[in-house]
Amino acid sequence: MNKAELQDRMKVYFIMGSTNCSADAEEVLEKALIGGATIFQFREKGEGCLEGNDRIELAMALQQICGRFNVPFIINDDIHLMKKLNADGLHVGQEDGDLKEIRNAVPGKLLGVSVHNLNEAWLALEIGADYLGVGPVYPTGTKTDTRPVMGYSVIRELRDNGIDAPIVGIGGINKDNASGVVQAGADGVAVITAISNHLKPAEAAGELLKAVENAKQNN
Ligand SMILES: Nc1nc(C(F)(F)F)ncc1COP(=O)(O)OP(=O)(O)O
Ligand SMILES: [Mg+2]
Repeated sequence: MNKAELQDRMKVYFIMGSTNCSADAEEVLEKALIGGATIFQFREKGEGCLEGNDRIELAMALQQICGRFNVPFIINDDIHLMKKLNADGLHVGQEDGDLKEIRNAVPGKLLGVSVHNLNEAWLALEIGADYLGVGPVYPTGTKTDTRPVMGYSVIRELRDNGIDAPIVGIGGINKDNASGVVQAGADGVAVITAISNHLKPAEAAGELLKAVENAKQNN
């Protein structure tokens, strides 16, 4: 996938695990993809998350749904699970291991890295990250161990310093505040709750896509 295609895939980056939705995870994902989510990350993490075979089986079921929609299926943190499922890519943060080693361990796969400042961004791109997750842009209840809320400042700073890699903003984003993230320079928005906890996940995904595409047109 070339950079332009990947930037396009960043528009509505849905992230979910079984603990993020009250409804059936497979149904929620199917509806999110019907509604227009452009890429999916399996993030089975935190209190009460699935483990062992249950976790693998859910990952496989969600991977199969992504396959039907031809949407990239990304695994969060777990390089072994990514390899086991031959997923499309892996997303890691600053504390998930040595980035260069991880890059070398997943040749030809999409590698996303969470970054929180310009230095982390340069280092991630230097080792070969394909896209950057920047945040938390707004306060979020989903991830308890986040770095300080940063608003648009770091996204803006990366673009002002000539970083033109695919960037997705993350953290507390919804249809009402998504446009500001794109206007600050992100190629799209990553969300969990705004879709996973919505009564109509397809509608939620569609509204986010519309907000992102409108903001891109006005950029
Ligand atoms: N999971 C993520 N996905 C993205 C993406 F770019 F894909 F939107 N950006 C940032 C994160 C956060 O990644 P990390 O800092 O390792 O925390 P956790 O493993 O708890 O998610
Ligand atoms: Mg992580």
